[in-house]
Amino acid sequence: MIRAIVTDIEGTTSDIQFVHQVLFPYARQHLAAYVREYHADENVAAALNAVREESAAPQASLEELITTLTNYIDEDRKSPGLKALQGMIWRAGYVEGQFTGYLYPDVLPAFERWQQQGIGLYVYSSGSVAAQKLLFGYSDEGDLTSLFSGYFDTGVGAKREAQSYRNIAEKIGLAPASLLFLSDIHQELDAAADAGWHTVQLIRGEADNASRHHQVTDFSQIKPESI
Ligand SMILES: CSCCC(=O)C(=O)COP(=O)(O)O
Ligand SMILES: [Mg+2]
Repeated sequence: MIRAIVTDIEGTTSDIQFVHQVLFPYARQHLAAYVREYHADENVAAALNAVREESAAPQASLEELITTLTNYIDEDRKSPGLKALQGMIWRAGYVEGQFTGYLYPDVLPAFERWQQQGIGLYVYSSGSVAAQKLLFGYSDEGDLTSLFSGYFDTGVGAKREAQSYRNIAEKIGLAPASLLFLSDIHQELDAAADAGWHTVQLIRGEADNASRHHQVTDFSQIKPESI
């Protein structure tokens, strides 16, 4: 019996185009000014030091870090330091109403149905927990953060590693066999399945014929009671 559902964001609850054509360009545009202005802030400094470590450049200057971070955005690198900074930069965009968090129209009705069934809802994304809360807090459909019992980012591990899903199961306090992970990326689902989770793959666009996971095209087709 499924007792909790953990969902990916990009390509699962939200269109990849929203992330790549709205969020990433906004962060890219504001990155340099943000880093120059706030580099002494404790959280910004920690993120910059994480990038220094990740890029094996412990003495990197602010300008060198800005170049590295811009390259990371362009290559869609799931860098924890970059993801932390993106979350901080996006806050202004959401608060000022420059954009709202896009959700596919089938997502909210399914979340509400599953919550009524007593199923716990969680998020696991490469985007930072702060960025996840912004997307759902300033969504097209209003503030949805109360739907979720918890959020996970790469602080628990990378999304393609089975150990990350064992860590999440332990934090949620449920057996892997009672957990369902939703994602568009079959390598993430492989890792979850290797950790003993149930999996469903969202196919929002192109087919994925290399996948071994049950596939659906939207959330209305997911019936946790039948798993
Ligand atoms: C929290 S919204 C931004 C998502 C993001 O930054 C990203 O890299 C997408 O990662 P996901 O794990 O949701 O595919
Ligand atoms: Mg995804």
